[in-house]
Amino acid sequence: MNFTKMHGLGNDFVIVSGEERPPENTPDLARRICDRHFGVGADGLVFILPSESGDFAMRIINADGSEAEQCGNAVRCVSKFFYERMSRARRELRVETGAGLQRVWLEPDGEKVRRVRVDMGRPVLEGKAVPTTIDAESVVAYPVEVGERTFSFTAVSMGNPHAVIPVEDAIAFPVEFWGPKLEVHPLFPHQTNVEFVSFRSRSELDMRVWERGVGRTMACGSGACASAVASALTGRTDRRVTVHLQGGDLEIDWNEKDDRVYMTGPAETVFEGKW
Ligand SMILES: N[C@H](CCC[C@H](N)C(=O)O)C(=O)O
Repeated sequence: MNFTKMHGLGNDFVIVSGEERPPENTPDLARRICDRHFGVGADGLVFILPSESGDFAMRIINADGSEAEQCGNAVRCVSKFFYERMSRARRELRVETGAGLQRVWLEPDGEKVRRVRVDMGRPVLEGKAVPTTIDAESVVAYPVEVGERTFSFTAVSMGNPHAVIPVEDAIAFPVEFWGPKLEVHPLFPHQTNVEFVSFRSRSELDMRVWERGVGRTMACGSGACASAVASALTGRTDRRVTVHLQGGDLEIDWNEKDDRVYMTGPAETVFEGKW
């Protein structure tokens, strides 16, 4: 199986195209190929597949073999791949994902695409729809107890679930200690991605992430979108922010007019391989 290794701000993926559908043993294949010692090493395995409704479809399998509904950094990578390899025709694409059909705008720099803008859709805030076990129109600054600590979280779905937690200093926060406990907290029936945020100003925030089914990653696109929405909802930032991630920056705009979240950031190709 031929693959292309790509990343968005260090959130890295093994990209496979040309298959009609993922192989039967996809969860096991994802675990083996994503293993950073015995396999290629990646946060996820991503398939580019035929689509009836869009230019192509994307499916993302986490490193633990679970499938995610959405993956912002991967959408930028596969759109770059598709434009450069399969159709230089149009700079606007439509990608079918588990979160619906997403519009993508490529920003070529000569032959190569360096930056990509993605319409990540409308955030879902209704408690049971994220999902959480909380029956409320929205879950904003809600207490969650983990061991002897109580955190305040805001629940946002971008197609996949996120719990966004403000802390004193996200950069120094012990993500590996608290992240796994929150990921599987009973409040989240489908588990959750966990984002820890701190604020530089009303237009800049730092975010560090513990991803569902993966663990600590260098960046999370859907998580950056969820963090921007939660930070605006709690009055800490405006709706247009720069999110500083461990792997670099994403520009997020939770648009006032259409309520959709637009994410702009880089996508890079690292190497080609054969599995
Ligand atoms: N890294 C991805 C998110 C993957 C989410 C996955 N861990 C899940 O189970 O939702 C992103 O850039 O949006």
